[in-house]
Amino acid sequence: PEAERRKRKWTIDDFDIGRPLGRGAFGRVYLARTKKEEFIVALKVLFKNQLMDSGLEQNFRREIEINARLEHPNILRMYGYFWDDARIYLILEYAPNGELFKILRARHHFNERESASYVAELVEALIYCHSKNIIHRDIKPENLLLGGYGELKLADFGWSVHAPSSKRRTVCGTTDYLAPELVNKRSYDATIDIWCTGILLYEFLYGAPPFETNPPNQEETHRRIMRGTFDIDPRYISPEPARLIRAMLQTRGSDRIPLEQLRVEPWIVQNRMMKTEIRLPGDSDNDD
Ligand SMILES: Cc1nn(C)cc1-c1nc2c(-c3cnn(Cc4ccccc4)c3)c(Cl)cnc2[nH]1
Repeated sequence: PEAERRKRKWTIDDFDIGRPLGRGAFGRVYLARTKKEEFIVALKVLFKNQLMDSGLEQNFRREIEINARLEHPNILRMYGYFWDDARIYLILEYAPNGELFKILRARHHFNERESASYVAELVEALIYCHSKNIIHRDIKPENLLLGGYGELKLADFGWSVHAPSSKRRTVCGTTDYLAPELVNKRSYDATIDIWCTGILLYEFLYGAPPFETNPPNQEETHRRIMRGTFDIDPRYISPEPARLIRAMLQTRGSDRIPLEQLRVEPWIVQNRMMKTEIRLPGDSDNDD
């Protein structure tokens, strides 16, 4: 029960540790299982000294407080945390279907139904976050995992910056997702998450983000973001999603389509797949 879980003092001895699932700048994530309940989790291990040296300790503490309050089917749960002399451990929900961006890279781009489904699930997660006055502000494929039914799980790796890796074609991965208000260092509000959702929908359908430069050039990408001009290839992006992408990628935050409106847009409603737990006998594996 929740009360029991909250007051429980966890230690590393409560877990059997499995294979590494992934790693970030400050530590690794392991598959793990509680010895008592045999409950599968993802155990994120961060090194205190690295966290202190990075000066991100305050940021990290805030992330923990925020994540502990969030309970939503499209947000990766944090069940608890504990520490020892050298490390901090986060007990996170295990997402059995892994990192969404790896599937995106393998498939190059998603079809309209998959794209609309992931965007619909992300919008639900963001409406929930905004209802608790929480702005995610770091939405990008690397922060999206997939649950047991292929549903999207927004995971806030905000404090752990991935080492520049092959994951993104540009050197600093997040440049492509930067909203104008961040490029010119203005203050930002919840509409920043709408911008990133627009970038994500474009990347789902086309296979690359709209303001990307090849070879990667941060200044040029910033210029394109500030100009707000981008091409839409109709071979990949049909008129309906193109209209929604333009409505989300408005340079001024207040001009962007609200999430509550996006949620009921016909293209989203008609294309989204319901990833329910009930799978009827003889169901085909893919949802098409
Ligand atoms: C990878 C992978 N393959 N399959 C089949 C499942 C997974 C899976 N990974 C996770 C992961 C997971 C792993 N890495 N990362 C990225 C990371 C790691 C360390 C610091 C910062 C960021 C998250 C989690 Cl948290 C939670 N659940 C996960 N599930």
